[in-house]
Amino acid sequence: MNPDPIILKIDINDYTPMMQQYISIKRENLDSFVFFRLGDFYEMFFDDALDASRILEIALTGRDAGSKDRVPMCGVPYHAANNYIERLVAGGYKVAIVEQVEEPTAGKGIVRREVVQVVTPGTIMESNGLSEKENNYIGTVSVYPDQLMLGFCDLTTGELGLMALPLEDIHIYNQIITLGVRELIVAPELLQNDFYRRLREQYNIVLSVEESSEVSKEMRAKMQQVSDVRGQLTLARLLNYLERTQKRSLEHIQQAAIYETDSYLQMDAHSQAALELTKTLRGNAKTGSLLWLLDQTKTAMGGRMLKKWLERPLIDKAEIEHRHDFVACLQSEYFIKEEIKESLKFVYDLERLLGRIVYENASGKELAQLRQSLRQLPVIRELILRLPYNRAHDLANGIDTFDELLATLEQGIVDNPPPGIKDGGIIADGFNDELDQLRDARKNGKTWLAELEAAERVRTGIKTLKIGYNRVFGYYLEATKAALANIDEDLISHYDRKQTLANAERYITPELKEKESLILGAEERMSLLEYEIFVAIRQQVKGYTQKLQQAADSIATVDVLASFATVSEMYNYVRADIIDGHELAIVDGRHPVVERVMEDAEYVANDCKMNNTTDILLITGPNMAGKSTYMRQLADIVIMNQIGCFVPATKAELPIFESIFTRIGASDDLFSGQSTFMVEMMEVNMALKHATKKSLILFDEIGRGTATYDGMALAQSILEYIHHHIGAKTLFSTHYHELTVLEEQLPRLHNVHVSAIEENDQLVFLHKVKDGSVDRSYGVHVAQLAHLPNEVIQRAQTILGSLEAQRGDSKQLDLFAAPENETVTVTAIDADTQAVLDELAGLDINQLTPLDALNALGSVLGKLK
Ligand SMILES: Nc1ncnc2c1ncn2[C@@H]1O[C@H](COP(=O)(O)OP(=O)(O)OP(=O)(O)O)[C@@H](O)[C@H]1O
Repeated sequence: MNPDPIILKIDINDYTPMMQQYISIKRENLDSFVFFRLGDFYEMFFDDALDASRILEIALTGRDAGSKDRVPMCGVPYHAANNYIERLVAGGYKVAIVEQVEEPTAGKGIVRREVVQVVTPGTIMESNGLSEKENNYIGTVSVYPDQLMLGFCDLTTGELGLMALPLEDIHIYNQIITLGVRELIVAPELLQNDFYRRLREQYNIVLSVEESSEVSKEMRAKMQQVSDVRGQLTLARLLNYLERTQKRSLEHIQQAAIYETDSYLQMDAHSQAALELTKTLRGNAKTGSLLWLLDQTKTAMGGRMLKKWLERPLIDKAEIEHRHDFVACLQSEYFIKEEIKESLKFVYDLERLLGRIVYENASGKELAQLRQSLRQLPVIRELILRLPYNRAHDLANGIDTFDELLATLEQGIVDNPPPGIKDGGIIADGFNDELDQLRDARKNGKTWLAELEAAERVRTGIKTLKIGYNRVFGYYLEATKAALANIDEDLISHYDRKQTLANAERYITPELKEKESLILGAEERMSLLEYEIFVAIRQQVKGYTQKLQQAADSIATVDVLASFATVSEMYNYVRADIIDGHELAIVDGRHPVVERVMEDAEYVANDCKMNNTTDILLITGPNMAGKSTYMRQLADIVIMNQIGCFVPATKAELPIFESIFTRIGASDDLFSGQSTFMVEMMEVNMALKHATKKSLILFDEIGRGTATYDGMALAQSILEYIHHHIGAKTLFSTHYHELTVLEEQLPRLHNVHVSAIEENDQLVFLHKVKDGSVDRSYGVHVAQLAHLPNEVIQRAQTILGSLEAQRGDSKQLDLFAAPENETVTVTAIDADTQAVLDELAGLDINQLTPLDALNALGSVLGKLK
């Protein structure tokens, strides 16, 4: 919004009292569009009018407001405001809604108006922009000398969370980006801080200021599990902002959950992006991601939970195995699983429904959806109890049956309630005696009117005589002038003429008016009463908030696990054996997404075996052979296993990994303003600093972004460092074939290669991972496949030929003859020299006379010449 707004420069005394009221409110809400309610419109003035008319493409007009010039103005109709609010909020703006908060009284001056709610990107409750399978988080960060704290909340579902993180910026960026926080609450003094500026500029995160961390008693109660004062202060700022902007009941906000980041498999945002866990790298879409593949969930809650599980895989063996057990049970009981899935289809988004009901934003439609969902709960509960699962009771107990609430909703709400809440028609017949009586009265009144109309037609002989209604006269009798001209006036002498139209006359009679007041009185009382009953039912639902949230959580869990069982069945996944220690053995592993999206070719399954004598696999192979796919495949298998799913292989034994570090493909620019190579090195640094024996490291062609010698030197020293100091399971792909000699020096490093063969001068990719290494990358062949001009290809082939001739047979450059003081030296030795050395080593000098020794020396020296 305009950093130098007109609203601050004008003299408030120049304006009418109403505009003065607007100006004062706007000055208090400079960061929001102020929607100022006047009659049936929300009006905007000054800067807001100029900006909003442009953004929303609505007409800019002006209004006399006491000053010399007209004030710029634009407005949106009250009944269509939601659409405009959503559009502004989707664009990252905030909207402060100002309503009249008292009834106008004669002679008291202008009515009081106040902000009744501020709608912001992180607090919007209902919008087309809210994805049903994603959370909408608002967060806040506190910085302490030894750690950072992140508090976050999804107002639509009531989730509240707290995380303590190490002090480095990167951790908090990772979390904020992984969670997808849309709005961050910042203490005023930090607003200009670089950290926040980058979040705003690079990730479109909206920043909002909150000065106070005082919270109400109601909100304090949400922090019972948070013993740490810093955590309390962090959440307090967030909750205070929510209360201050929403100004209504936030009872549905749940007890704060504390997330210990080291209780989950740790992955930074870059790794999650590179592995395409929840969205693809290109296109940023869900389709094509692992989430997309695994998502066979039937409910929105399940969809959101699956996404969270993928972002936070487990590291506790028992917990993972419980999930596996459940998936196995569902697989063995196919029909129960299918019945569960069928029932889940009828369960609406309980978390968000409840949020809207508690927030008083819900209509009869939401209550009907709640009813529909509650009908399914006992069914799902029973189905779970029929499963041979050792924790079936615990899971089923999470799903209460809500008999009383369901009875109220069954009896109280009509089948298809209308969208509005004040126009009646929501409450079913037979639920409330008074309402039934009023409905009868109205019905009788209407029957009476119909009878009167029929009787008067007969009595007067005017066949077209009819009873009508308008807001000014109420009910009236209407006859055309032509018809009236033909009858005896006495017949209508007791009619009282109310209105003359061009062709007709309208009349009222005392008895018509009497019935009218009965009918209208009943209607007015009825809509009031219906609203009261609606509010009472809503209140009753609120009483079940916690239990419903718990049920939602259990339903979501069942939904995700049923989804795992389904995909595991569809795509032939197997349950991995989780083993203690660090060995892994995957037989016929596949990349879950690549194998699904391949159109005409068959995916080639590959083993991956890394026992205690293998920490590092150094992967060589031609371009396009499938090196990156093989690396990603392992990460996907590890993650799928640790979220509780089965894995794409025919057999798998896996340890539990506590963290995954990847450097694959182009990086998301978390470290802004740095070159690609610099970012690569920073990411390598993160891995080398934080990885442990229980980590998985995937390094794809590290070092390629700089001069060949620098790149190779770095690659070797990084491999040595991982080998000597970390011991993490590591896949390292490279086109520096010189590195493969490291296998001789580093006992826990093994060479593998992805094979390809040359047939008739054509390269055929076999995609099969085999032991040993290759010494060619076939880059020129791949360039040919990409249809580079023939001239370029031929010239490249010539140059390649001459370079290879210069290099000779050796895979290795002198570079690798590292100086003596290095921990590892890999010396360049060609085949002839090696043969000589072997011959020398084969001599037994204890058995040789001095002459024999001299002869032998002479012979090997001869070979060297
Ligand atoms: N196991 C496999 N079975 C079948 N096709 C595969 C397999 N692995 C990879 N592919 C196919 O080969 C393509 C290239 O794979 P990938 O990107 O992993 O190659 P790469 O060796 O890393 O190449 P580069 O060295 O050029 O980066 C993939 O897009 C996929 O279509």
